[in-house]
Amino acid sequence: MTLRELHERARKTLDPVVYDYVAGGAGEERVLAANERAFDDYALLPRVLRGSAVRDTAVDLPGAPRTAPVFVAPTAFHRLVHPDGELATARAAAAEGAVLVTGTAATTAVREVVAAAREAAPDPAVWFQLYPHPRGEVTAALVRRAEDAGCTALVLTVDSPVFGRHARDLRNGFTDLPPGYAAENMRDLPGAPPGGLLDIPMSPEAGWAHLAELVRGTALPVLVKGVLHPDDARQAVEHGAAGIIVSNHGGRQSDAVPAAVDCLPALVDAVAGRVPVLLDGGVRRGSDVAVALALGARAVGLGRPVVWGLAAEGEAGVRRVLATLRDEYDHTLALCGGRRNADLTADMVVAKGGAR
Ligand SMILES: Cc1cc2nc3c(=O)[nH]c(=O)nc-3n(C[C@H](O)[C@H](O)[C@H](O)COP(=O)(O)O)c2cc1C
Ligand SMILES: O=C(O)C(=O)c1ccccc1
Repeated sequence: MTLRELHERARKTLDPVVYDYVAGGAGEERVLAANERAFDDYALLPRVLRGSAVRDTAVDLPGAPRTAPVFVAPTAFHRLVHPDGELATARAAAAEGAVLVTGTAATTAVREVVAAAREAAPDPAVWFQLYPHPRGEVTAALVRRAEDAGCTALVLTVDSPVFGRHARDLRNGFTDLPPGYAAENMRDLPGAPPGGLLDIPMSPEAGWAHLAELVRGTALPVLVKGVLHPDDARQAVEHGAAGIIVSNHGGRQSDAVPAAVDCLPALVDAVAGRVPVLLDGGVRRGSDVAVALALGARAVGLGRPVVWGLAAEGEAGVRRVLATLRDEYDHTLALCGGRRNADLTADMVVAKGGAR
């Protein structure tokens, strides 16, 4: 079954309001469309007769040695689409040897998520995503929670000083989790009553000092997610980031930014090899993975496709998504005469020249 078919099955399975929440983007959904279309406009120029019988596609990421080049990007509220929720996603990612980024908006506590991953593989890599919080002690408590659970890296999302405006959700009246679901990591934090929940924070006052403080307050590597401007990538590295995730939040924040992959080369240049550069947004097939890696990404994240797999088939569906992408990428690498990811180079990516 292809990713497209899983998406179709998920669409038929899900409550239309939940489907819209996952599928939708900000504003007129121009960026949502552009992320995928940008990949359509790149072609790969293969190299031939380089001997590509034995291939190795593993990569080293912060807190994740020898992992798959495709990771699970943080997406909110997995229990809304499948009763097993994040536990299923965690088992699937671990079994497929892929990093799972769980986070602040998960409907399962991070301790349980990591425990589920450990049932499926001896040494899984689970990263914890958080937003800068206006109150430092809340961030500190979340970080301790992620560390105690066994997460191996933190991801600070910086593209959300305010919530995105999702037209579909506004139309559908979907503004919060329905009764019976909660962002479990927001429970019992400083400032909340016992057992009570804090709102997921957005912090328009956050600055680079927040990143520096986060880096100082943990032994875990900290990646910065949602960077598009090359100067911000430099700043992030200077403030201690262990990696950069090039992302426009899957077109769910600003509807006026470029497609993620179109930003990638300038950020790879700016970072100049000091830390790994990752990308998410619009990756739907193995050749998209190959294009991103050829343009200098160390790994790529999947947002919506993982949710579609989860909705359609639970743990097995997420495994299918990750295995399909890995298999397609491996096949593409072979067709490009590559044995290793590094055999894909920027000169092999050409613009098709289609007008967008
Ligand atoms: C339903 C949904 C929820 C998301 N929740 C978060 C989140 O809580 N934190 C975050 O940093 N990114 C979040 N994202 C953005 C993803 O991490 C990722 O950047 C994006 O989905 C990648 O694009 P793709 O869906 O085209 O693969 C979310 C995306 C979706 C679709
Ligand atoms: O929906 C999103 O894209 C997202 O990032 C988010 C943020 C806070 C709570 C739930 C989801």
